[in-house]
Amino acid sequence: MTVILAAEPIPEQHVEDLQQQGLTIINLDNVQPEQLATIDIMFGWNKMVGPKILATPNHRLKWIQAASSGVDYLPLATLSEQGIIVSNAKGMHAVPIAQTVMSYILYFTRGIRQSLSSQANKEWRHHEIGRATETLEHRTIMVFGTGQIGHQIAVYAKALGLKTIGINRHGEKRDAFDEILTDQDYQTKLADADFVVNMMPLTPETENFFDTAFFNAMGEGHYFFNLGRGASINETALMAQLNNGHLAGAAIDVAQTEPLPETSPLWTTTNLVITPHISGYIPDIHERLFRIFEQNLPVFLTDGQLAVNQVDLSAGY
Ligand SMILES: NC(=O)c1ccc[n+]([C@@H]2O[C@H](COP(=O)([O-])OP(=O)(O)OC[C@H]3O[C@@H](n4cnc5c(N)ncnc54)[C@H](O)[C@@H]3O)[C@@H](O)[C@H]2O)c1
Ligand SMILES: O=C(O)[C@H](O)COP(=O)(O)O
Repeated sequence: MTVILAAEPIPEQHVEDLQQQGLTIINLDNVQPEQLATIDIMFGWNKMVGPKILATPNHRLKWIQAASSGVDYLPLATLSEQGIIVSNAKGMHAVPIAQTVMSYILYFTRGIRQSLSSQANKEWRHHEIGRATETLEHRTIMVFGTGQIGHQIAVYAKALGLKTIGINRHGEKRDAFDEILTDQDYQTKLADADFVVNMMPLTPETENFFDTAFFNAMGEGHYFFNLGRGASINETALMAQLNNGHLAGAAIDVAQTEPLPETSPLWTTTNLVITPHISGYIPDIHERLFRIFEQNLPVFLTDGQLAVNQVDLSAGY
């Protein structure tokens, strides 16, 4: 008997199918301590129950289908030691996140930011705001992380006339990028990148990657967007660059501490847009996650392997 712990909702229409295949589903809210040793698969992770399963002697957990693309919050070393495989949700967030990045770019360049503040004061600042608008042809976007999301950002960016530079670990070519550099040699083009986007997973290499030296090396009046993970950027350094005007604007969808505390100075930083980790949201998120899971399930049941989205536990993504 194979037992699935549903730590994320399994859409109702699929529950019966799974049961007909002989699978047992336990919902997180109903799981009893004596059942922890019986669970084979976790659909989603839960930070209270997951570690208890890993600490249960002779537990049977073999596969975790994470509900997110980033898996930095999982105990990756323990999972690797215990021979547990992990698949992530990569792919399903690419379109909404890439569209969110385009909305940040257009907000800053098409006078929307200034129009909203002028609207709040009931002022019709036609000439002043109009003259401050910019268009995007011949501007450059540099995207750190050319995976599912980074590539989709480049697709949309090219449609808006931007030159696209992608950064990945080994310099692998990707269609929508005009140029690819690595995390070791991006510095040659950084000052020319009007828009810099972080779309890398959080790993030991990418933690605190975007620091004071990085922001200093960006061009005057350029823009920085973080939709990867909060811990990849030094938030104090970013605030300093916005406050001193070196950067013209920034947007963050993720923060080192989430929810962002009421006392955080980020809330009131000049020219900083904060979206509350919503860029990847899609209305049918549970159905999309299930579609990834159901591609893996038959392969897992047959030979204990996965068909798609397997995480390299040593790389962390
Ligand atoms: N804001 C959100 O709601 C949200 C949603 C989904 C994903 N994310 C974040 O975005 C990340 C990327 O998601 P994805 O689906 O595109 O993943 P992906 O695995 O498809 O792509 C990851 C990319 O990062 C690159 N990379 C990894 N380490 C690197 C390094 N040290 N230097 C340069 N490049 C490096 C890889 O080469 C790859 O191109 C996730 O890990 C997650 O942290 C955020
Ligand atoms: O990595 C992701 O898929 C998104 O950031 C969503 O992650 P979360 O579900 O852990 O917030």
